[in-house]
Parts: sequence; C-alpha cells; structure tokens
Amino acid sequence: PNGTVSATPLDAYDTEYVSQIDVGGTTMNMVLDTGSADLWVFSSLQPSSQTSGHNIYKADSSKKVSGATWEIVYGDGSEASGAVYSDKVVVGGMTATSQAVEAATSVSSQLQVEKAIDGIFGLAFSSISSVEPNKVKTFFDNVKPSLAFPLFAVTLKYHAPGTYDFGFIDKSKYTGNITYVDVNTTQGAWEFTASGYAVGSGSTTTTNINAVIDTGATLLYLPTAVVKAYYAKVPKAQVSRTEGGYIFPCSTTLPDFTVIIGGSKQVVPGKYINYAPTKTDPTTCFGGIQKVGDIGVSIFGDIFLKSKYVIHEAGSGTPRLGFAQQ
Ligand SMILES: N#Cc1c(N)n[nH]c1N1CCCC1
Repeated sequence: PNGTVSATPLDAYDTEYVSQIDVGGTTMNMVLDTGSADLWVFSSLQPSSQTSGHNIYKADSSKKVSGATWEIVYGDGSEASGAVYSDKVVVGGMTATSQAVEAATSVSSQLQVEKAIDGIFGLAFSSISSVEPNKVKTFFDNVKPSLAFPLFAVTLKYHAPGTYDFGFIDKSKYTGNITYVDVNTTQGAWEFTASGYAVGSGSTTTTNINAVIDTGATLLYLPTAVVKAYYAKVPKAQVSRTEGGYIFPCSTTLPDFTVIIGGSKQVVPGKYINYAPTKTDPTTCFGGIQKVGDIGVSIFGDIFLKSKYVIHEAGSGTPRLGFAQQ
C-alpha cells in the first residue's frame, strides 16, 4: 500500500525537517534524508548522558543482527555509529516488518544537542549503506515491491510542514508539467546534471552542474563561479570568514535563482534564499546559496526543494528524478 508522512520544520529557518516514524513501537522524530542511506536512531545502547531529551529505541538482543556494525560521517562533520537490529518500522501507514534498524552506541555532540532529532532515515541508494560486513536495505527498497509505483515524492515547504508521498504522485501538490532527468547512481545518491542557470531576470549561462538532491542538507550549495555571479547582483553582499559564507543586510530583496533541469526552468524565489539572521548581528543575514567547495558535486538541499515537487523514481530501468513547481 502507498503512504504519506508529513515533514515539519525543526526551527524558524527550516534548518531540517522532521517526521514521526514508528521504530519497533517507539515514535521517533527522524530526518528523512535523500543524501544518505542509513536508518539510524538514538538507542538504549548509548550512555544516558548522550540520550537525555531524545526518544530512544530500546535495543532488544533477540532482534540483534549478529556481527553487523555501522558508522556514518555527514558533510557537516557530525557522526554516529553502532550496532544493527531487525525490527518493524512504520512510516505513514506503510510497514517494513524486518527493517534494518541501526541502533547508535555513539553519536557526536552536534547531533546530541539537537533534541528534536532522534535519528536519520536514509533515502539514498542502499549501495551506500555504511553497515559492515554486509550492506542493508533502506526502508524504500524494502517496501518498494508493495507500492503502486516504485517512487517517492518530496514536498518540502517554506516555514510550513510538507510531505513525503510513497508509491504515488499527488497531482494536487504541483502545478504545470513534471520534467524528468536520468539519475547517475555511481555514487549511490540522487545525482543528476543541470545544464545552466540565471540570476534574477538575467540571461541564462549554459554550463553543466553535477548535483545531488539532498533533503538532509539545509542550503543550496553551488560551484564558486555560480555563487559569485549570484551575489554580484546582491548589494552589500560579502563573504564573511566568521560566518563561513556569503552574508548581506536582512532587508535586502534578493534576486530569484533559476536552474535549467531537463530543459525546464526551475526557479528558486529570492525570498527563500534569505536563510537566517547571523548569531552575531540580527540585521545581517546568511545566504541560502553558498559555495560547495571542491567536492565536485553541488548539493540541492532544502532551500531549492521547498518550492518544488520532486519525484524520486527507482523502477526496473534507470532511476529518474522528476521536477515540478509547487
Ligand atoms: N551535513 C549534512 C547532511 C546531509 N548532507 N544530509 N544529511 C545531513 N545530516 C543529517 C544529520 C546531520 C547532517
């Protein structure tokens, strides 16, 4: 059967979105993350100093997967590791009866202090599962055969709850046409190539941009040249070493950012590119578009996603991404 689960902003800036997932009978607040493939949770295996304020998964030795371990490090340096259990996981009415649940024995402080997050729910390809000695399947891979269509569709929203639909496309959630592009699965992510960009009402620059769709990433991270071209159109924008990226006066009216995907223009409203005030000066704001650095692939995180309906399809053929405007 199909299913829908809501995704609610963690804070006033949509830093992350959390969904309520039933893991072995306990409701956990988890980030559905298309940028990773591990389903891990805070657990009873951790010292209580690490889990205070979090919902925890009660690790039952009778459900333990013998000899299996996992360890994951995210782009922001946060990390977690632990053991593996097989248990029932329910998402939006869909059940995986023997889902690999990665129970943490240790979680980094960055994640411990985020009391609203009890775990991460990976939706990238199972090929990048961190579990050793044998990789395990994501929830999506486990339930896919039971879905009407082998896909899930993401509707994140600006300062409002959105949804993840599994198994069906909801026509009420988008306008216009869906544009599909093929996915390159060699790195186990939802990776695709955009073919150009434009800033505000300016002309389109034709250039290939390799990118991944990543619901677990807050911002839109792009190549340096593209980011420079964007902020060249933002009065008083500057790179702040202390803030770690481009900042500008919060009163600025930002230009839209358009990226060409599958020949279609995908517009990110300028308003969505004003991410949040800096901690040091509330009249200075941190940009939602930032340099990705030299990791070779751009990261289309929530700043991009929150105006789109993005279909992640992985059937018998080449996986595809579908893009439509909300
Ligand atoms: N950084 C980062 C990141 C990402 N690109 N996807 N998911 C992430 N995290 C989940 C928990 C902490 C960070």
